Amino acid sequence: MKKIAVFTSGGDAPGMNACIRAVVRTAIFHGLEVYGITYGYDGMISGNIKKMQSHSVSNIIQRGGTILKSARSEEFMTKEGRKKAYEQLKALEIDGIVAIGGDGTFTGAKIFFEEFGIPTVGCPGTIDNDIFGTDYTIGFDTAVNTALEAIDKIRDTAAAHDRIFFVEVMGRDSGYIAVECGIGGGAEFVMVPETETDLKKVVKSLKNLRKSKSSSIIVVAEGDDEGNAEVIMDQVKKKVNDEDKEFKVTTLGHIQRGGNPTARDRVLASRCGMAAVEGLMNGQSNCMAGIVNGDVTYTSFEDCIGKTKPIKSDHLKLIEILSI
Ligand SMILES: Nc1ncnc2c1ncn2[C@@H]1O[C@H](COP(=O)(O)OP(=O)(O)O)[C@@H](O)[C@H]1O
Ligand SMILES: O=P(O)(O)OC[C@H]1O[C@](O)(COP(=O)(O)O)[C@@H](O)[C@@H]1O
Repeated sequence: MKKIAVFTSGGDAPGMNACIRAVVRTAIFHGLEVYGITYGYDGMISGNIKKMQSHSVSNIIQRGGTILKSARSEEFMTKEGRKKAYEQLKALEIDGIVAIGGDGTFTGAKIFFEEFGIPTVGCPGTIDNDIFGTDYTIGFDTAVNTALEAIDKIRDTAAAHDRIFFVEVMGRDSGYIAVECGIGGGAEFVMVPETETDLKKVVKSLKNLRKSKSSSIIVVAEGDDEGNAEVIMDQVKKKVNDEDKEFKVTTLGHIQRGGNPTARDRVLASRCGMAAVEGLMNGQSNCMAGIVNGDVTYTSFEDCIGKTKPIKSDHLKLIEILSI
């Protein structure tokens, strides 16, 4: 292996820069040339590819976003698009790829590897933490802490006015953020896409809680089966039917995807980035470098994409027990 390329794709997650830095510096440390592809698969197709040096990644470990930009590429979904991408990489004699992104990015990487055979290792970059083959994904810890800080602030005003707040956090298909900031923020309820939401139970509990608590926080993952926080709040409000109680919704949105990565995310990103490059050098391919039980592991893209990482039932139980 002589020349590798690295890119970020899909969304963006705090810590992606730390991961790029680790990839670039590990590659240079081992005597490889390293290229950065800007705008993900779109940049691969258009040849937006530049050689990187150690100083190209100076002063980025602490920054959110991604210096290589991120994109969703329609063209890469087509065989012709991927052929163009291959021609660009072939012209530069790239013989290894590090793909930083989520399951969509890995699906594209798997197909591309199977079609053109350039060894590829992924790093899990998504705030959603919904990737099999790693205990945590890059960006998750930062997103949870951002949401938690907001929940703490909401709690202050909720308590002062005796209000019931529905706080919507990100997670189109995943409730990890909701569960962790629900536990950390002392939420009364957490609603996630992975489990069926029982609104009758929520209404009943809210009515009971009125005796002991004057305010409540309900964390809703945006992809909950009963709808978003606004929809759920409307239904619950009608059924609780208490004129004296004020119901409010706060949607945290994209602030959860920005900001300086936490220490945990920087360390995770650095470890995955180094593991991806060293994995490629040792013959790993068509797989993702992750951390399971504290150790680096390589999990096939097929498993990363195909297998689910269920939310632990004891986490949900914890929320229920601690909210009485
Ligand atoms: N089935 C597929 N075939 C080829 N490319 C794909 C496929 N699925 C996803 N991709 C590529 O990966 C990109 C990122 O996927 P996306 O789901 O948006 O983000 P994430 O990696 O965060 O899950 C897509 O825009 C597309 O270019
Ligand atoms: O508005 P966008 O960019 O489509 O992103 C929204 C989505 O981003 C996510 O947070 C996932 O983002 P990442 O995979 O980039 O971390 C989803 O939970 C959410 O539905």
